[in-house]
Amino acid sequence: MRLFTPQAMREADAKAVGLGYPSLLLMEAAGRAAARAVLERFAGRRVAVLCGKGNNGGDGLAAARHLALAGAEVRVFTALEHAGDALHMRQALRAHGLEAEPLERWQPRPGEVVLDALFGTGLSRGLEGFWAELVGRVNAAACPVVAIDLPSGLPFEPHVRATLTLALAGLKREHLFHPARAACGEVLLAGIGMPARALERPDLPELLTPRAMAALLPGRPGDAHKGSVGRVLVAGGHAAYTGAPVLAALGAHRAGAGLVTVAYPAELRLNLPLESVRHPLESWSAGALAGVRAEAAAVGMGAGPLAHAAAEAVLALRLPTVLDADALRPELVQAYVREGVPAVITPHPGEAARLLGGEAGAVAAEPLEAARALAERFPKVVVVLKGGPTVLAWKAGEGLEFAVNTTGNPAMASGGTGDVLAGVVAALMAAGLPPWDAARLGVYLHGLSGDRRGRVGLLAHELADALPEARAALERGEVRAFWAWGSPPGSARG
Ligand SMILES: NC(=O)C1=CN([C@@H]2O[C@H](COP(=O)(O)OP(=O)(O)OC[C@H]3O[C@@H](n4cnc5c(N)ncnc54)[C@H](O)[C@@H]3O)[C@@H](O)[C@H]2O)[C@@H](O)CC1
Ligand SMILES: [K+]
Repeated sequence: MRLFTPQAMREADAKAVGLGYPSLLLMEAAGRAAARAVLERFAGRRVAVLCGKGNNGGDGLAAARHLALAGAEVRVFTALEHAGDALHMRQALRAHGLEAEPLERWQPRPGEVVLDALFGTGLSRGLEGFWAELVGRVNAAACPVVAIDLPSGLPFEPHVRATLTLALAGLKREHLFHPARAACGEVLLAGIGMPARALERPDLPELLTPRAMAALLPGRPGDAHKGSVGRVLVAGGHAAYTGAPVLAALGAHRAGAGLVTVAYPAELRLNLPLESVRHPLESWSAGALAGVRAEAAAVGMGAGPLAHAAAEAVLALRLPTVLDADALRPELVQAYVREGVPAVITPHPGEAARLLGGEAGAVAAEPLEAARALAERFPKVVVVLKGGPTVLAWKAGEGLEFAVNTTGNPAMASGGTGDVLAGVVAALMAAGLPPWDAARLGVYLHGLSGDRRGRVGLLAHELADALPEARAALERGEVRAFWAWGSPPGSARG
């Protein structure tokens, strides 16, 4: 499943029509789905449908007919200049004896649900004048708002703030990325019968789905032993940050590592899990880690000023490595590129800005572009740009792989969760997954764990402890994407 842009969705629409699929069927399916969403979530409520002049308005006109057919009390307000499919929908509505009023006449009524079909993906600039004022009135009305495709006005200001948004045919950036995501409220996806061939776009970012991620889970053979299912080396620790390597070790254990060795400066007292192997060091000199048996490593967690030496010592082992936190320095990542050692980097926007030589604010505002820039700067390194949502990119050869996570929530924004993630990804690489697969699955499981336990105040070690349960649910096929109809509230929010 891919993440669409409005332009890509228009191309899919055109492709469907090119395949002979009548566009009116898409609009009819969109209208029916919107009516269903309103009826399911707001049974028995009166509905005011606000329709714009484009195809989004046409979807609204179709929805109004289906709502009326289902017995709902509906008022329809619309722009007057319809053409094409939207005009057919207006005629169909009229054939059922329903007359639309001009939009200017709409006044909110208490308890009524507003179905926002003013604008979808067709906006080229921000709304002004009458339209901006109408959006303001929708937001000021104390009514639940269901938006068709997108809350009207997005991606610009002003825009409608919806309670529920019904994404049509595919998810678009606004349905996942801040700040637009906040305006969408809950997001559901309606397939609307678009032919699968029309939606095939390998060039667009992959959306991590439960089914695709479950298929990546490494198996656990019957004759498994602790040396055969993946051994992880965690290297880090500094007087001011003694928790970070401990949380990375915990993440690795909870993600299924057979053995976790933690290398750290000998003068530190680390409160390591009983199950971890301790490897205290007098210095991070070359050869300090000789003899450690591991298939993957995680380095940087709380290593502070010693990060460089720690990362160099780990690099000498030539293991697939997660570089996190203090190890996220351009010269270190370049060393992995130069040596051809597989690496995954896990920066937050601030660390990404440091790697790119830019501003954290710019990275956070354009995470897809920032992840792409990092992947191009560090070829063959898998980039995990943490955020809401986390974006992954990887320049393997000529092409660029791109993925967007769909799990996780703001409650996970607390100290230590990133250390847990580093350990999880390292454990999955140690279990034999290629770095790109380990990074995608690791990020997905980490977010899923947060979604299943996610309350503000959840501690990083509790998140790690919830991993086995999250993984088991994914394995059993019990996880539903946040956009799936019938998802329990709070499941796998992107
Ligand atoms: N897969 C698809 O592509 C499908 C799309 N459909 C619907 O079609 C929508 C897109 O339809 P359209 O492309 O007609 O676009 P919209 O319905 O979003 O709006 C287009 C209209 O807004 C006007 N407009 C653009 N910018 C404006 C501004 N700043 N101020 C005032 N007016 C402005 C345009 O001139 C045009 O009349 C989707 O969001 C979806 O709801 C569905 O009907 C079915 C299938
Ligand atoms: K809309």
